[in-house]
Amino acid sequence: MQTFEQQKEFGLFINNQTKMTEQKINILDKYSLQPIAQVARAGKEDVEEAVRGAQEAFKTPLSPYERYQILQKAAAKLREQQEGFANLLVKEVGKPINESMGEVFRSALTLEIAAEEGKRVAGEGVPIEAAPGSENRRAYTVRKPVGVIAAITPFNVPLNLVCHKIGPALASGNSVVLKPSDATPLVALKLAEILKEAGLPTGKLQVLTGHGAEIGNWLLENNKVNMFTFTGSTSVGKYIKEHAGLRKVALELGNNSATIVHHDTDVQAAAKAVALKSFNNAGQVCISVQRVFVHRSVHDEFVQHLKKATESIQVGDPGKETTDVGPMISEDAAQRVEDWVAEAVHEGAKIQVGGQRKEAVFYPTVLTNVTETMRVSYDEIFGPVVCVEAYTGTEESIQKVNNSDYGLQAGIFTNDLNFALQAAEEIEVGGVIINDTPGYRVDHMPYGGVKNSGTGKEGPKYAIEEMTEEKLIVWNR
Ligand SMILES: NC(=O)c1ccc[n+]([C@@H]2O[C@H](COP(=O)([O-])OP(=O)(O)OC[C@H]3O[C@@H](n4cnc5c(N)ncnc54)[C@H](O)[C@@H]3O)[C@@H](O)[C@H]2O)c1
Ligand SMILES: O=C[C@H](O)CS(=O)(=O)O
Repeated sequence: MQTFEQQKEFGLFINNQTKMTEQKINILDKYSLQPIAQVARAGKEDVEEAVRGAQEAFKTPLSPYERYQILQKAAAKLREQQEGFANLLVKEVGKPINESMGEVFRSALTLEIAAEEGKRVAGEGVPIEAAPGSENRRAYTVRKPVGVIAAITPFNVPLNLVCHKIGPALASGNSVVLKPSDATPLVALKLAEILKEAGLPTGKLQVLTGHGAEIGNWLLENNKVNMFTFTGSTSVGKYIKEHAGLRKVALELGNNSATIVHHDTDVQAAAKAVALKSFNNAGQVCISVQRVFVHRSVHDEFVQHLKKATESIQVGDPGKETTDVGPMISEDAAQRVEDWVAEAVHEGAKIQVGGQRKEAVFYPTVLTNVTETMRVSYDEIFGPVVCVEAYTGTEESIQKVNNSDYGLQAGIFTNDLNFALQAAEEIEVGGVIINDTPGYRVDHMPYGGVKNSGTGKEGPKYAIEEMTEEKLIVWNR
């Protein structure tokens, strides 16, 4: 029997079985741009079969402890197979091997956190008797799984962000129909196999590969789907929200993450932290640092340190342990970033380092003299580009951060406690990271944005709250 790595054709994962389709999609190695596999392209009938199977599976609930055991076993298998999963991420995403190993490590953690939280899905006692006339009544709430959850995920973190959806969904008793990214579906199929090996019953998890818009619409049209949890671009998130009707929708969307660097901080350390989180995963991270607002008195010093840190970054083959930054997800994506940088330069921005492209590789780029009217600043570039702008007053820095349609996370480097807490209060985002960049995330924290960055929170404890309904029960004794 072929190993997963030896396989060249992958079917849909429906009712714990592999289902091939006539039409297929090529999956490329993102560095060599050569095909590495073909995956099935789901049709409407496949989507309907997957949703039916998920609904049937939902009718046969597992106990919380059974769900805990399955997720823990799957996490253990992820750890055992860390290298295999990481090598797949290197090929499928173009993510450097060290970063890919880190994603697999975090994915196992996410499943373990979900397993634990699945044992704590509970409502609360309600002091109903406190109401005059209700002295003889008692009340409490319980949390019930919503049912069939459609989970749609992006290309950039295709293992851990899938675990952030299927982990809490399964832990809280739901069934999941997963649609991974068209560009990076293989690692989700590999994860489904280890959940099956871990004992996940038929139909609890279905994986539909194929074109997002096609499958997305068939899922939106299917009234057996009880909830949508989407991670991806703001435009697609808005579409899903507009077409989901009254069903629950959780949205983890785009961002143009900002960082304030005040004059009283260690400017060199801040520059190194910014470089690290501006260019990891080739800047294809929703909380990648994109806008840096630096106090005018330390702007030039910061730029010099940032240039030096950026010039030391190793760019190239993601399969090499010495590589810090590999290719973007496609040559088209790298071309788009190149066009945006050229437009910014035309409008007055200055390239301090970078700006070159070779096929799907765009070199880490630092822009100065950037203004808020440039697309590289106001829109989500989702590439290895960071924009530096000076500010004078603390109020001005907060205003610049808030001058955005997005609001996922922001960072501030300062030793001024009053400024830090004022920024934490006034910056319009889902999370403020003091003395680090917005790129900070650990998998059990509440994570999610405001404005065009989405609605709802992830992190297993918080995702479970979104994936369950709280039911009130009142007893008239
Ligand atoms: N907030 C977060 O936690 C978070 C995390 C990662 C990525 N993102 C965001 O994701 C984006 C990059 O990922 P991407 O390029 O894969 O995003 P995308 O929106 O292009 O695709 C995301 C998923 O949606 C599917 N899709 C595409 N069109 C659809 C449609 N009409 N209906 C239903 N599904 C559809 C895709 O196939 C993919 O599986 C960036 O904006 C980034 O900020 C956000
Ligand atoms: O791309 C956005 C991700 O949510 C960031 S992380 O990989 O979860 O830290």
